[in-house]
Amino acid sequence: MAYVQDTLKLDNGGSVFLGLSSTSIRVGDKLKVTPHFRGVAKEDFLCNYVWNLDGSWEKGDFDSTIERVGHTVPEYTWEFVPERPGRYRIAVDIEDSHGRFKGNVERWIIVAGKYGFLRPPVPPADAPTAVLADDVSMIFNIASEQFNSLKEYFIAAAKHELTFKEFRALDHISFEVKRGEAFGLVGTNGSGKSTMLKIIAGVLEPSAGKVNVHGTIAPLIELGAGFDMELTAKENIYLNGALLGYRKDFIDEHFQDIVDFAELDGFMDMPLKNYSSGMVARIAFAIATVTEPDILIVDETLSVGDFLFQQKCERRIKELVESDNVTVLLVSHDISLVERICDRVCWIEKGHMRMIGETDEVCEAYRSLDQD
Ligand SMILES: Nc1ncnc2c1ncn2[C@@H]1O[C@H](COP(=O)(O)OP(=O)(O)OP(=O)(O)O)[C@@H](O)[C@H]1O
Repeated sequence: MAYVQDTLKLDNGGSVFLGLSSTSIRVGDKLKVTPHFRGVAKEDFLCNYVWNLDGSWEKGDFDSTIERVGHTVPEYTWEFVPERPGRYRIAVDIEDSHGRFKGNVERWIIVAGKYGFLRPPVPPADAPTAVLADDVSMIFNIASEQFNSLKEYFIAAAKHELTFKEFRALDHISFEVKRGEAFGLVGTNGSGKSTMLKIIAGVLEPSAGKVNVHGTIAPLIELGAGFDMELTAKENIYLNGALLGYRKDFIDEHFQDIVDFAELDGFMDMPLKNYSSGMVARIAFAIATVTEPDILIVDETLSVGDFLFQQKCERRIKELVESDNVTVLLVSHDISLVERICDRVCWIEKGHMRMIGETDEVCEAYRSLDQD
């Protein structure tokens, strides 16, 4: 690994060199930091730091004075193993015995995710809009009484005895998602996330407000949506592909890619009703991402896949996000997945917009919900 050096000249004529084993590593990799000192006065102290660009200290013992250093200074090599992707400042400060800052040397490093992925910067404010949700509300009418059979229901309907109560699943939700952005929706069970995604996908019509969508959508919303369980997997690939707007010759051409990605060779002539939920998710994800849709919507569908397939899907989603062309809307209860993938996050709670902003900030607030 190439060593990158940086130098600080101290006013007493001494100098500090900061050597890093790399300026770009992945989460979990070790970064070796080697400060070299010359002519640092006896009473000087050395402090080393790792500072995350988002303003928080990374966990570790680095924010303390580690040793009094003498005139002939040995080398202090220490290691930093980042837990989160991001941009980090690796710094060494020199202070005198009164804690007065004498100078420092620092370097920036980029820490990519486990799969070599760094969340791309949030698109600029003037980037084109992919999805605009404007004051969206959704009201469901729920029957006030419970009916034990369809017959009872129709009798009540014929007698005009059906009464409904309104349930507001979404209450005046507004947000804008830029093209190329990875946007997450979080919230506790029943908060309205899937309802929001369904409105964006055009599956549901909002009761009030409107949603503008620019581009083609590949919605992975409900497991089995767009599939006919009686048909074979092969027939379903053609059916679902057609629903996503792919021509038959396009599917012919990409059929094997879909089967390979889903790793379901040998199961293509089996009716989908005999598939496990994870197998259905595999097929659905493989079809939706065989090309680059303008907007990929991923609800919890992936959670039924095994961990290997989840990792594979995550890699594919990241490739799409990195391409800068695909807008990803992700709903997940796996907050670390949201943190790894999304640029911005909207937290919806009981139908209300609780918070919207940068991923780390919103996820941290959401995580602290259990302390409320
Ligand atoms: N078709 C419907 N008719 C009546 N109520 C509905 C309907 N669809 C959703 N709801 C209600 O709207 C609320 C929001 O549901 P939604 O599925 O959007 O929540 P969610 O945040 O995705 O939840 P989860 O995290 O559990 O998947 C829930 O209380 C749900 O019961």
